[in-house]
Formats: sequence, structure tokens, C-alpha cells
Amino acid sequence: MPAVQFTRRFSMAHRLIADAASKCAVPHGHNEFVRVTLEPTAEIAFGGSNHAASFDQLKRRWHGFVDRGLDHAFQLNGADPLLTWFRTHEPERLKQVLVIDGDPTTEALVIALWRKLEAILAAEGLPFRLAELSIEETPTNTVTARGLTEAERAWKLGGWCDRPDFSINDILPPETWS
Ligand SMILES: Nc1nc2c(c(=O)[nH]1)N=C([C@H](O)[C@H](O)COP(=O)(O)OP(=O)(O)OP(=O)(O)O)CN2
Repeated sequence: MPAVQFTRRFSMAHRLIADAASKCAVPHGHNEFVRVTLEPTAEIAFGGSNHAASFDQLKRRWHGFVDRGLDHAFQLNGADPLLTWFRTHEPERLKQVLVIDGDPTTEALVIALWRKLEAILAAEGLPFRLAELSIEETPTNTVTARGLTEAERAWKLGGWCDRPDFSINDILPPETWS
């Protein structure tokens, strides 16, 4: 059955602190693209709508998350002292701070977004499975997943990854998640 593919652009900043000598330990940003491929798990209503779900149904919550959660978020390692700085001095900006267990690499974000989109598809009852998700970090660097391993699913990346809402960390209370 034909698969559908959607692409959304977002701006982000991050820094990678595991290697203190890396140029990426300094906060820097990218304009990125997230591309997802969804395969229908239900029959297309041939001769009727001729689709298993409209593009609007498929994209509404996912692109809502990209636009309202991911776009212009600062992605930080949960152990990064900058997180403490934001908690202490600019708590009002925490809604734009994405927190990951370990460095916020593009690989980690691909796994986090895979889990987020699966949660959204389940919550929306959409008859589709996620077949591929890729993030173009720069014009020369793209990271792609075509499924998750058991370890990637079990990784305690952050509870927000498995919630079908717009949250990007577990610091703020539930009333801020949508
Ligand atoms: N495995 C990973 N390595 C790196 C990541 C990552 O997400 N996963 N991210 C970075 C930095 O974000 C960095 O900004 C990108 O690094 P780099 O490839 O050096 O970027 P350039 O645009 O300079 O790449 P060129 O292809 O050389 O133009 C680093 N590493």
C-alpha cells in the first residue's frame, strides 16, 4: 500500500558536553528538517476517499508538536549545568528546553521523536505505522532510523518522549504539556 512522507522544518540549538574538547560543547544552532514515512495498516477505501486517513488527520498533532514543542527549543543533556541555570534564573524559558538523558545528538533526537510520533499515532487511533524517520541536521549530516531496537525503546531518555503531547521535558507540570 502506498506510504506517505511528510517533512517539517524547525530551528534548534544544542551543545554536546560528553567531549569537553569538541567544538560542539559550545551552544550552537541548526535549521533542521524532520522527515517521516508512514505506512497504512488498514485498507484504503478504494472508490471512496481513496486514502486511509487525510494528510490533515495525519499531520495535525505531529506538526503541532514540531511547531510548538521542537521549534526554537534548546536541547540539553540532563546533566548539563545550563539546565540548572535555566531552572534558577529563567524558569519561564523551560518550556523551550528539551532534555535528553546524555548528549542531545541527532541520533538521540531521532530515537526520541520516533517514540513521540508512535505515541501520537496510537493516541489518534491512526491506522499507520512509522516506517522511517530522519533528521537532516545540516545539509551534509542526516540521521535515519527504520525501527527501534528493544534497548532504544527501553532507554529512559525522558518520559516526555512517550507522551502524545507537545512536552519536551519532564520538569514542567502536566498543565503545560499541550
Ligand atoms: N554522531 C554525531 N556527531 C555529531 C553530532 C551529532 O548529532 N551526532 N553533532 C555535531 C554538531 O551538532 C555539529 O554542529 C555538526 O558537526 P559537523 O559535522 O562538524 O558540521 P559541519 O557543518 O561543520 O559539517 P561539514 O560536513 O564539515 O560541513 C557534531 N558531531
